Amino acid sequence: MVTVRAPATSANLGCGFDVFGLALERPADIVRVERAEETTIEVTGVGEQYIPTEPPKNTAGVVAEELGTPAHIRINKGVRPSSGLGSSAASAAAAAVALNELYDCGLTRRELVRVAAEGEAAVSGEAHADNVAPSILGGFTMVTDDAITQVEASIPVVACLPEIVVSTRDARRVVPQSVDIDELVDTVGNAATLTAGMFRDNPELVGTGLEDGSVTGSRASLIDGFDAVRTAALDAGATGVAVSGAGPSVLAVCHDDGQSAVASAMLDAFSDADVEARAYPTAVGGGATIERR
Ligand SMILES: Nc1ncnc2c1ncn2[C@@H]1O[C@H](COP(=O)(O)OP(=O)(O)OP(=O)(O)O)[C@@H](O)[C@H]1O
Ligand SMILES: N[C@@H](CCO)C(=O)O
Repeated sequence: MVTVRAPATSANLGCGFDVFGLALERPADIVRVERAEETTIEVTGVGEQYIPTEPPKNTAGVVAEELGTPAHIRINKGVRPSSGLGSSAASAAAAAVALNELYDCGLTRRELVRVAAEGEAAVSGEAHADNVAPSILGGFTMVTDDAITQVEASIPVVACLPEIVVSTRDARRVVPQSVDIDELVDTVGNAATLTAGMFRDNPELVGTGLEDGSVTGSRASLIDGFDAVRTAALDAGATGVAVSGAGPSVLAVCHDDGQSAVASAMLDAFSDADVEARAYPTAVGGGATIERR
């Protein structure tokens, strides 16, 4: 039996649509795997009622099929499904690391990213790896068709999760299919600024780079109260704010020790918009860890 903890993640970071992602110290999924003749899945925890247990429909089950490693898989969800915090990816990442260990497959962490992305494909229709990469590798990651680049980073953040459900499938439908050259120039500038900030552990640069005029606007329209929450976070000292992944979570980058004030301001602003929410004051963290073998 192998038990693995894989963290929640925040993809896109405004300007880095389908490329950037970061691992959060919390929340996380815990996945326990035992060898079996055929794959079966049990799910407990946050939002368990919304998660299919048929292996081909569950990201962890798809990973077991991809690796050829049948197992009894117990998923304890700490990351709410359809949260924008990489819920489906956390289970896929944890299952990939756990099954690789259980069956001594010998795959590297980077190879496991590609396997876990197939689990994501089963639920969102596309094998994008911007959540599974940070969940497996930790830190800040950049994923393209040709390369996965990882940077260790130490940046305080708040992830604020409203009681709204936005599925990745639906949120991909509202993304504009083209951008003009001015937007492209801004996006490249912001992406470079954000990346430099991650290398330097500089929340000002990271927050500035979160700006995005292409995807964020259309996604924000799916989140009641987004503009007020963004303004409240900035007023409370956040250096930048973005939709986390496909939403509805909102990610704010903070200065050291700035998370409490920013978290309170975001919760108050959601409450003023009649939206219940919870906040995770956290930071960029490590990747999946084997807890027990
Ligand atoms: N093990 C799993 N954990 C969570 N969701 C799963 C799992 N397997 C399948 N799903 C399905 O995936 C969907 C949630 O994935 P989705 O990508 O929409 O949300 P998310 O992972 O929280 O968001 P994002 O990718 O934007 O950060 C739900 O429909 C859920 O039923
Ligand atoms: N890059 C993806 C992340 C969500 O899974 C998107 O925004 O659709």
